[in-house]
Amino acid sequence: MAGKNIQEELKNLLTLLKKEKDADLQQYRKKMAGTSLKERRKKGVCWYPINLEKTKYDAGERLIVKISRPPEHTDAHLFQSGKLISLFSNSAGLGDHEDAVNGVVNSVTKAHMHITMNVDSLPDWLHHGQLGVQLLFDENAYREMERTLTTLLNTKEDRLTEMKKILLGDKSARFTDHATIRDLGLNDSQNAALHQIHNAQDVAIIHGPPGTGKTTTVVQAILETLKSESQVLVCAPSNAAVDLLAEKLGEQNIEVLRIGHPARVTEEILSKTLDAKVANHKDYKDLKALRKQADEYFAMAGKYKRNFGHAEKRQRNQLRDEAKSLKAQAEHLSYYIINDIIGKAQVIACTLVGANNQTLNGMTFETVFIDEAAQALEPASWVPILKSNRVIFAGDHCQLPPTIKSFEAARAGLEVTLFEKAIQCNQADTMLREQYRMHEDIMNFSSRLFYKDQLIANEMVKNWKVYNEDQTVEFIDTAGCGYFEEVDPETKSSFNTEEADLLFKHLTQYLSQLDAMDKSSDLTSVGIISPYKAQVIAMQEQLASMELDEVTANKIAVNTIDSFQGQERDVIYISLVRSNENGEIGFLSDTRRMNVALTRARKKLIVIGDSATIGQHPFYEKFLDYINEIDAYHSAFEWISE
Ligand SMILES: Nc1ncnc2c1ncn2[C@@H]1O[C@H](COP(=O)(O)OP(=O)(O)OP(=O)(O)O)[C@@H](O)[C@H]1O
Repeated sequence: MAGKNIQEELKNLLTLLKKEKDADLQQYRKKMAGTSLKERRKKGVCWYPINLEKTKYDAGERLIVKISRPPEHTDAHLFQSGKLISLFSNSAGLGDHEDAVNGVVNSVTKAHMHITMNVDSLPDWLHHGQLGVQLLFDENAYREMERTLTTLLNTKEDRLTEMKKILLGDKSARFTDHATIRDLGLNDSQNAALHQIHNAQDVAIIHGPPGTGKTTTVVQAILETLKSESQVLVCAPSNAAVDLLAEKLGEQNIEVLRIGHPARVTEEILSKTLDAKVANHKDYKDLKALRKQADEYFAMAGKYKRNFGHAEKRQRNQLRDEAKSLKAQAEHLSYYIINDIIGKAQVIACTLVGANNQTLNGMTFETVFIDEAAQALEPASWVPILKSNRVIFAGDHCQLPPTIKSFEAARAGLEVTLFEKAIQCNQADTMLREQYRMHEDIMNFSSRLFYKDQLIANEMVKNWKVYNEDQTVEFIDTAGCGYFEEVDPETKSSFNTEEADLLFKHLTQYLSQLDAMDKSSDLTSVGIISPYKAQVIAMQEQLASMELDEVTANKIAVNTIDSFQGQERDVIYISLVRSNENGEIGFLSDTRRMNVALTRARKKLIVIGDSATIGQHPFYEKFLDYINEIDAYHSAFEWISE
């Protein structure tokens, strides 16, 4: 094990990270290319013109604006909650806007956007019209990751050097031998994970296949850790994952402090942010009064202008001194309030990169928990580890990997996560084995291909169905039907209209069958998934045109695989799309992504595809073997001939 060139590995990682940043910036510039606002609008990176509808202050006294775009502007856009934007005025008709203020998108719909501004009050020019918003390139995450890797490369600190060796495979992780930890609410493998975490001195890894209660286990492990440590750091790569954990910990009456921009957290978690906690602190009234008084004195001092004699000058200086002293008192009180809040928090929750937030400057933790660690870039994972003595990872490297923009960087190693490296280098992982989501026929293929056949279905779910005689898994083979894929010329994404038609024919029949049996209410949710965006859009349109009653329509969602990660539905349809004479399967060869798709269904899974095209790939060859084994094969001709 010894002798691995860790320094070279980290230097290479830093180079790959720079490549990734360049690729990201290039993609951003491509979208922004062309100075015309109309062109930018068409590319989805700008709304212009916009209307300033409302302004208000949130609980933490941050300025929020609501804007809208004209109803005829219906172009798809790339604005999302958490994105950094610039609100600008084009009154001078210039391409580059001198009058601009930045903010972060809170929430966005087709026509409206709420933005938390990075300024305290709105500049005057905002009221003169000709306003727009556009996306900005957010360099912050890259900056923090680069800084972290540089620190890691140059560190002389003993413990960090040791952690570097352990996590990258140059030294073995150590464990103590404390008595068995057992939580009566957990199953055997979950208890084994708790026990391992309890004994880990450097690293422990919870490997959580779909539906195996990873989140439940992480929450219990945090509760257990808090019995011996007064505070833990809890991180995840995305804001959504951090919020989910913060919510679950809150339900257990744990005092959680959520560090991060309020625009980036969900409504439910707002009360746990530092902004909100400061505003609710018992001493906040005093802080506000001090700040107000200081502002008033400063304003009064500024007013003494005419007949400016010696006495006035003295009075002005006195007011200024008084104002400065009040301001210093306010800062002191603010510092006290923030420290009080941090000190009382049992869990500090933030994104990986958010662990470098200045609020946490100089703080260290005994343990950091990193959830969804298999979706985190390695440089991001190191950010909170630099502040911690040991790390507990949770995730599943057999599901979605991190999103990487540079194909070259991904291939050269950026796609390998620290989670994966730590699993390979140490005997520190426990795989959760009992799953609580799927009928065992749905589970078994994934279990065989990804989890060494070790998953078991909990008694409650192993045989569940929408109705007793229902077939749990169906593969509908379109081979020989001539349902060829097409490519959207603009987006280059593939779609297959006839396959979508077949899918909806099956769904319509299934729904009427349930209706006829009076079982409609037993079906709570249906997910329709495709790896191809163009197919998703086409199917969303088809679903919208179906004129379903509201109750049924609300049960059905169509989306990409990525957006279904972490979710589950009673029934899942998967449209594989690819059908060509050369056996080209493109995106479908990403088997980890397919593992996510195949494990979203609770009670019924219907996969539609062309066996002649997909069957040439070993993964789908095995899938088709499995389909035959469980007698789940159907030909599309069964539906066509009707
Ligand atoms: N030991 C257990 N006993 C009974 N139910 C459990 C147990 N562990 C987890 N569950 C249930 O299993 C379901 C999935 O749990 P959880 O959300 O923790 O899973 P997960 O592995 O995080 O899911 P995902 O696949 O989305 O990552 C939940 O309904 C949870 O209550």
